[in-house]
Amino acid sequence: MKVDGKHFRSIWRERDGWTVGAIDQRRLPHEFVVAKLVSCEDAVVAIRDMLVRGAPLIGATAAYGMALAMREDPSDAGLKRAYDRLVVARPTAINLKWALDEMRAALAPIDPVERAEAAYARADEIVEQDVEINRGIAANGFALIEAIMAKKKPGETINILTHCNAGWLATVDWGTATAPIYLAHERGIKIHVWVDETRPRNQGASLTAWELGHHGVPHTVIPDNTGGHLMQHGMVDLAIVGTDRVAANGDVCNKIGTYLKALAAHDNGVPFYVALPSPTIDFAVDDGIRDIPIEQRSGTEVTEMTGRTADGRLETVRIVPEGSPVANYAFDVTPARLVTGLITERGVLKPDRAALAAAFPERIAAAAE
Ligand SMILES: CSC[C@H]1O[C@H](OP(=O)(O)O)[C@H](O)[C@@H]1O
Repeated sequence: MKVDGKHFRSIWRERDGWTVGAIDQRRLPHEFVVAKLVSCEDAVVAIRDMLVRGAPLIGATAAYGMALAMREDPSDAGLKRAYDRLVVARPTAINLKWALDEMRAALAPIDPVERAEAAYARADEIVEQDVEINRGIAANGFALIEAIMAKKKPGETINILTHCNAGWLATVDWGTATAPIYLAHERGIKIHVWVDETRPRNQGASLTAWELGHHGVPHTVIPDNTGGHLMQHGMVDLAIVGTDRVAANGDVCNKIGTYLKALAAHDNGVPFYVALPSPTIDFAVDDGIRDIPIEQRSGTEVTEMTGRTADGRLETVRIVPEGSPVANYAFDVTPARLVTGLITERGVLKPDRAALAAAFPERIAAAAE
């Protein structure tokens, strides 16, 4: 999307035809730094250390990681080594494995001498497919915003709450949860976004606020614990979040804290939608709460915070007493019963197996492989 009028994507193949540019999201919102990935290992580290993050962008990065790997070693052993290194970079977003399976399916059957070129071509397709899917999510989600607008007084603002960053920075472009928001903004709908800061990595405060602000979308950053109060007082018309994996039963895995927002929404009659591209559906998982692996990240993400000092320096400070143990679960799972609907590129679906299977039969086949 736009950064002060100039269009950007989160990741791209450079003009040299083989290196990969990506916005270093660890530096936002204070610095806009572009990283250059020149090896498969660069892609592994970029995913693991969250230089790039967000389920679809993790998949796109892994796809280019496989292409970089095929330049290094296109043999069958090289293909397996690259797959095995990339697939363990982070455990929760199913888009990582989806992208790697797509790349392996394209590369395994062909002559190793053709693999590097074929890998870049397939990775480019995955990138463009993500953008097209998100345009579809935008259109289908926009219809929900229009329906809410029809019930409000003319000129009233529609207030949408989102958690973490499921914006264009979490995908290649448009985002998932933010796609309908950007489309509504571009069509002149009066919207405002409540942006959960999303402790401990603050993807909302640092990334969602940054991208909405640079695209001109009205928003307010709020502490994570504020959303329930806003919902109780009629200040949230709609909640839209992203997801890292949707189980066959419609359970939704997303950034830690999503479940609590869904409970508050359910308690206050606020529609709670989850926006996702179909690669995020995992039919291999029957019960999300029981079976989706929840990443636990370093405790320093909880004990420390990094920010800009008054004189412009970036500093990291400790906010937890030395010696206090911490726990850092990066995701939680919202049961399908708390989800109003799943906004996909093929429509807004009920969060259940039948609806998911009817809309995306190919995802069942993929899970069976
Ligand atoms: C469109 S997927 C965005 C999804 O990914 C985020 O996790 P992370 O920043 O740790 O990669 C978060 O769960 C978002 O909802």
